[in-house]
Amino acid sequence: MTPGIRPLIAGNWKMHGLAADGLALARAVAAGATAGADLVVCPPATLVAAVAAALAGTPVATGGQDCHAAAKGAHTGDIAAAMLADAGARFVILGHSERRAAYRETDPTVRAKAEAAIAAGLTPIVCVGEPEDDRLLGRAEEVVADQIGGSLPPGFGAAGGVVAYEPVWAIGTGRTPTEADIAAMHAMIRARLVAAFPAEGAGLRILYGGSVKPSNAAGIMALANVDGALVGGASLVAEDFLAIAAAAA
Ligand SMILES: O=C[C@H](O)COP(=O)(O)O
Repeated sequence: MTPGIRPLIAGNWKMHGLAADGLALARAVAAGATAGADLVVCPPATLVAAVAAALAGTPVATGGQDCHAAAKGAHTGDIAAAMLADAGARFVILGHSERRAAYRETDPTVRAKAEAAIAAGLTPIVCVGEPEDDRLLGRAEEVVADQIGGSLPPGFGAAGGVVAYEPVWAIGTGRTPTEADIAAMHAMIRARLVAAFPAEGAGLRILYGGSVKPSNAAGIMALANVDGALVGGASLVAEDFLAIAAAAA
């Protein structure tokens, strides 16, 4: 943890959830929310409005999983940041490695999306992380530093933007970096944030993501510059998500 920073635990439901189970999950998270951490759930786009409505008046926020860089236009199938905000979202995940891989999202694309999110009043959660090859070749920090440099717009600091470090090879695999490797990467990210955003960088939240579960959360959350988690699979089970939040609180 970083002294003075309130942790954020974000659940990325990915492409999981129909209305009945999604709303039940959101309500279960809200019912067990701990006071010591901020919580956000990011359902599929079809459920953002309903989940946001169900969570109104609770401490749990709602987020989207992506937005378009344009405010509006002929972009079939896409969603503008203002539409997410209009549906009740307060956060949006951007540049997730699954989107970088499947839709060839580049750092400039992610940066433009983050600008759009900030303009719409959303807090961007910008994902970075190295593929396994780069980790094995000793290039992990270089790759992530480049992503940080290319993906964060000038207004990111003032908007209270969030960075999520997710090593690609740790997502959904049950594997995680060593705690020393996580701490080293987060220290590098912190230094880059402070350099890029001198007024706010020391206070921005840096999340770890990739196979976070109740059994490893406490150790990861205790590391310096780890200010919460971006949780995939374990966010689909309310008691697991809440146990991770409790570990961070
Ligand atoms: O956005 C969340 C990450 O991709 C982590 O997913 P996971 O917790 O299932 O490994």
